[in-house]
Amino acid sequence: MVRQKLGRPTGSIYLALACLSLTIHLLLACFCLAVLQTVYVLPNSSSTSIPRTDTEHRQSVSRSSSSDDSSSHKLPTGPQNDVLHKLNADTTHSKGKYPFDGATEREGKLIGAGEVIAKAKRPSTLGALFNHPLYNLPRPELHGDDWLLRSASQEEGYDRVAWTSDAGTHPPWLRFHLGISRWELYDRKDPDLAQLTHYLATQRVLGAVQKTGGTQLKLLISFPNHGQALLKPMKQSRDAETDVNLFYFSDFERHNAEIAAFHLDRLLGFNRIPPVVGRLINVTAEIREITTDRRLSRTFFTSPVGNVCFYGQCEYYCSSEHPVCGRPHALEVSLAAMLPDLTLAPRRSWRSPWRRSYSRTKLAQWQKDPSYCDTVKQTPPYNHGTRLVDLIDMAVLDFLMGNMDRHHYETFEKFGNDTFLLHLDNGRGFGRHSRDEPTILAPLQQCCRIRRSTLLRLRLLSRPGFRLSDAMRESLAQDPLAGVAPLLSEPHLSALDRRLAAVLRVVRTCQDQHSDVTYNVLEGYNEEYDQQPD
Ligand SMILES: Nc1ncnc2c1ncn2[C@@H]1O[C@H](COP(=O)(O)OP(=O)(O)OP(=O)(O)O)[C@@H](O)[C@H]1O
Ligand SMILES: [Mn+2]
Repeated sequence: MVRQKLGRPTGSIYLALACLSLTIHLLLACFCLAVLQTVYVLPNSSSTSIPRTDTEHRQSVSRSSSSDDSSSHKLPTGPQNDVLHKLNADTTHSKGKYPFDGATEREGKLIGAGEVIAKAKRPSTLGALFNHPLYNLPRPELHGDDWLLRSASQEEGYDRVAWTSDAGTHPPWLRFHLGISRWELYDRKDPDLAQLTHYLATQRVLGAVQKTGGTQLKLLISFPNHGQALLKPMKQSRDAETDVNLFYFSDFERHNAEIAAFHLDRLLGFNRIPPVVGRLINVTAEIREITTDRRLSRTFFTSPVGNVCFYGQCEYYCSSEHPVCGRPHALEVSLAAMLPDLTLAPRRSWRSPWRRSYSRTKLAQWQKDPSYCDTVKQTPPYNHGTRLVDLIDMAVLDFLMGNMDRHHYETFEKFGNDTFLLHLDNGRGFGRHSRDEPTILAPLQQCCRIRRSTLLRLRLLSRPGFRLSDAMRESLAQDPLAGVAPLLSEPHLSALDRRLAAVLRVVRTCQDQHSDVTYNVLEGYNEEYDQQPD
């Protein structure tokens, strides 16, 4: 009846309006579908994200390349504050038993998004690198006593339970321990590794106490199934450069340096740093409310702006002037997988021959004597086997990340002198990107020796398509904290390329003067790699 009263022109207008409204609804529906699809793809990639196997990696590339990345572009890297704020809001209002779990999951989606974009845009440098023969050299044959715990486990504590491959009796941390061999801490291709980092990044925190030993604040975190991790908190903004007037021994430790060092060491093919993963924790629910450590809980306070802070008790920077603060509860930390307990796998600590003086005025012997290495070369254990070139590998790693704090290194006692060196404690790396510290390379410069496989990998990493900065960017994007902000800023990544070139220059200078620069451990690769240009 209403319609009959309407004139023809008014009817057309209504028809047009109806069509328009229908079109808008259709468009809206399409948009919602697209968004939903993006969200549902992400958890998949995030759940396996933190270092994954090469196969998984490739699968994820193909999965992601088919998705339209123009809409997902906006997802991942909102300002850090926003993400933290959101997470905190979720945390504080959640009544669940483990209020942060949900937030961590959402965080995971953000990480996934970061990865999807990175991979859809360019071919994977990391994939190319890890597929290269130099990263797939035949492993030396391992016998019973080349495993840290396997033969020991017959008599010792690890074998008390009847092991199965069931995750309940064989949690990821235990499989990591059982995989430690004479020559490396883990096999990069072992899928257990991804499970270990996933475990550290997601398991419920059961305990948090201060870890003694060392000079700066760190916590020992425990998880279900007896897993443990060494926690280092974020103390300063990611991009803060170390004050030029601070001595290396006064520098803060950085949580992102611990994470980045693990990735760098893996990219160099060393596999000598225990897996480290980043995580956003809730300082209230996951430290303050569960800790049994009175010395720690006593140091909690609420800052003037309402953030929850603590400082613990230790030698350096454990005071209310140097608090570790959540925003208001969320705190970025690094979690390193713990090595087997010292009672099961005792370690030996070695003073580095190139240790700095740790004095504001004194120079160490190696800084005064250019032929210092001649003495070292004749001194056990450096006069035999791979110890000297292993030390030089460590110097290269430290130079690349600018770590001047390598006063000691450790080895597993069981393996005697024929074993790899553990690269523990990397918190003082990546402090400065604008300067390189040539003295860190002193072992290489003074000894003019380098493991051949190391040199070949370094050369590879300086080639387009394999570039170190690209591989690092991609590798670090797999860490959960990459969803908050990149773990290393671009200036730090370019510093890696610049320093790599500097290492290769030092080697070239050595080769101009000496004939026995490369140390050839029978590592089973082709002569053809020697032909690579520098
Ligand atoms: N992943 C790990 N598993 C087991 N023990 C570890 C691990 N990382 C470090 N440690 C042990 O804890 C000690 C202290 O750790 P770390 O060196 O990182 O702390 P720090 O405060 O920087 O020490 P320092 O002040 O001596 O440099 C190390 O010497 C090492 O023996
Ligand atoms: Mn340290």
